Amino acid sequence: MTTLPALTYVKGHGTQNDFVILPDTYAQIEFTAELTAALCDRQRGIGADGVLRVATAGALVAEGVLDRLPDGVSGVDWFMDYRNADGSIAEMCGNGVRVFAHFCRSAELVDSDHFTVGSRAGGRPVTIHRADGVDAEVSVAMGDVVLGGPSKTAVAGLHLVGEMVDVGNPHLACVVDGLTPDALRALDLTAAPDIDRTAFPNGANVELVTPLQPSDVDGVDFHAWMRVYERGVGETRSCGTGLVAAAAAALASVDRTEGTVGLTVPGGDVTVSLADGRAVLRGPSKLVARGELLAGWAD
Ligand SMILES: N[C@@H](CCC[C@H](N)C(=O)O)C(=O)O
Repeated sequence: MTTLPALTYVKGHGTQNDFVILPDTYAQIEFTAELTAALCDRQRGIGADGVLRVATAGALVAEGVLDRLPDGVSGVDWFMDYRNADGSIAEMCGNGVRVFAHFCRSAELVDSDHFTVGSRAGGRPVTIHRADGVDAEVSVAMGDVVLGGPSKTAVAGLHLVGEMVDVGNPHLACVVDGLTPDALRALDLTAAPDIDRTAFPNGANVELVTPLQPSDVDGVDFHAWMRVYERGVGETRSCGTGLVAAAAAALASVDRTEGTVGLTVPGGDVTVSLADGRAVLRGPSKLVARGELLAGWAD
């Protein structure tokens, strides 16, 4: 690994799905899988579920990190160059977009509460409902949510059939009949789920979801609880794209394609609204710390 210069970082999370945010406007950091894994390591690095490099989309194309601008992304947009804790690259990260947008707003990289965040899955328009230097509430237009039919998995000692859901990245959302929030909490999610590699040649994030219950919150139709085992990470306390997949699969299980679902994960609460095959994810973001990675720390 080439010796890195000192770098400023910010640590943040969205419902406790946590990220190291690395501002790198001109995409000058040589971002290897080893560097990401070291940064995310909770003993030898900062510790996180993933890394969000903050660069302009144009700079990432100029530096060869991206082959081209994804749909809906322009060269001047801020691009969330997302990496999983194991160093793999994923197309999208729903919690990451909220935290990324919050960072961009609080660092004054943008001067509006409405802007587009670039991702490998395409442009993701965001709305910042409120923000200060620490806390924010952000909605993300998550784009198309495509149901792909049933697929089997063995996870947490259960043999389940879930719904394949494409939210820009791949998910298997398993709505488990009769699963209570307490029983969900008690499951052992330490081992990676077995999934059908023909259906998911690039792997998948696997969600365990309780059946929908009616919600007593104004404007919210249903409520459900979810846990997730993320591709490239392991169990995390939340996954934004997974929450969208879970809401879509849970609505489909009651023969609905539209509606607003409140969801609770170990790290907090979000809301997902589905209409016309597209989703909006709304939830919190917290910026926790700003620091400096010392030159040579990763050698
Ligand atoms: N935690 C993220 C999803 C991150 C990517 C995922 N692990 C994958 O490999 O697809 C989210 O909030 O959506």
